[in-house]
Amino acid sequence: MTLKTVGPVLLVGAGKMGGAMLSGWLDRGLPGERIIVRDPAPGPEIAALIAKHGIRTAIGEPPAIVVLAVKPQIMDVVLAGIAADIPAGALVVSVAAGKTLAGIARHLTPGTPIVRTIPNTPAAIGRGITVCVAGPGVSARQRAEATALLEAGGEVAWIDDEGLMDAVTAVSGSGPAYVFLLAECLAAAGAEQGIPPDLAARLARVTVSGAGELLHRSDLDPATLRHNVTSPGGTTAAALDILMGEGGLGRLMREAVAAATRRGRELAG
Ligand SMILES: NC(=O)c1ccc[n+]([C@@H]2O[C@H](COP(=O)([O-])OP(=O)(O)OC[C@H]3O[C@@H](n4cnc5c(N)ncnc54)[C@H](OP(=O)(O)O)[C@@H]3O)[C@@H](O)[C@H]2O)c1
Ligand code: PRO
Repeated sequence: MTLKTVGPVLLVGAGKMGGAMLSGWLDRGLPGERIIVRDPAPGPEIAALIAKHGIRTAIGEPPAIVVLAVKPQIMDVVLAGIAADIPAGALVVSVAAGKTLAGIARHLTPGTPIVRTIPNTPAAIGRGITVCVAGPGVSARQRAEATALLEAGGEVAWIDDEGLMDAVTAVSGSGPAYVFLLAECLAAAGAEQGIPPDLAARLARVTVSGAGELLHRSDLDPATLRHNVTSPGGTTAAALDILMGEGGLGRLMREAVAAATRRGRELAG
C-alpha cells in the first residue's frame, strides 16, 4: 500500500502532534484533497497548509481513516460529538496518551476498528517513531493502510500488549522533550562557565543534533559512541563521573519515565 492511495483521512485536532503528522503526510506525498482537517481554530502554519494543499475542512467524501489527535482530557467529549460522522467500517486511529482502546470504543458504533498509537513530533520531518496496537476487528488491509499513513512520519512498530503503551509514551512519545531539555541544560551550563549565551546555545544545539544524527547513521550502539568520546582520565570522564554517579542521569531518567508512565495511566480516565 502506498501513501498516495491511503484515505480519505479525517484529522481531528491539528495542534502540535496532529500538525506534525499532517506536515509529514504532505511532505511524503499524501495528496491534500485526500485529507480533511477538523480543528476549531487551526494555527497560522496549519491554516497555510490547508490553503496551499487544498485540504478540506468539512466532510464530503466519507473518510476511510479518522485520526484522533485531540488532548486526552477532551477526547470523550470530542468523540461524543463526531461519532455520528464516522462511517461504518472506517478505521479510527488515536494518538492520545493514556486513552485505551476500550475507552475509545465506548463512544463508537460497536465493532468500529480502532488502532491506538503513540507517535512523536519528529514525525514532522519523517524522523519520528510510532508505536501501534490494534483493537479487535482491524483487518490486515487496515493495518497496512495505518502503517503506510504513519510511516510518513518515520518508523512504525506494532505491539500486541496494550499494557505497554503508557511506558512507550513515556519513552518515545515524551522522549523528544527530554532531548530538548538536555540542549537547554547544556547551553545554560556552558553559559555558567563563561561562554556567551548565544554561543553556548549554538554549541548545545549543534552538539545535540549532531550526536543524534551520528547515532542515527552509525551501526554502533550508544554506549560505544559514548566510549569513543571518553578519553581515560580526560574531560568527558570527569563529567560522566557526575552524570553516571549515584543520583545521576540514570536515576533521574528512571524516575522521569516512571512518572510519565503513571501519568499516562491516570489519563485513561
Ligand atoms: N505533542 C506530542 O509530542 C504528542 C506525542 C504523542 C501523542 N500526543 C497526543 O496527541 C494529542 C494532541 O496533543 P497535542 O500536543 O498536539 O495537543 P494540542 O497542540 O493542544 O492539539 C490539539 C488540537 O485539537 C484542537 N481541538 C480542540 N477541540 C477540538 C475539537 N472539538 N475538534 C477538533 N479539534 C479540537 C485544539 O484546538 P485548541 O488549541 O484551539 O483547543 C488543538 O489544535 C494528545 O492526545 C496527546 O496525548 C502528543
Ligand atoms: N506529549 C503528550 C503529553 O505530554 C503525550 C506524549 C508527548 O502528554
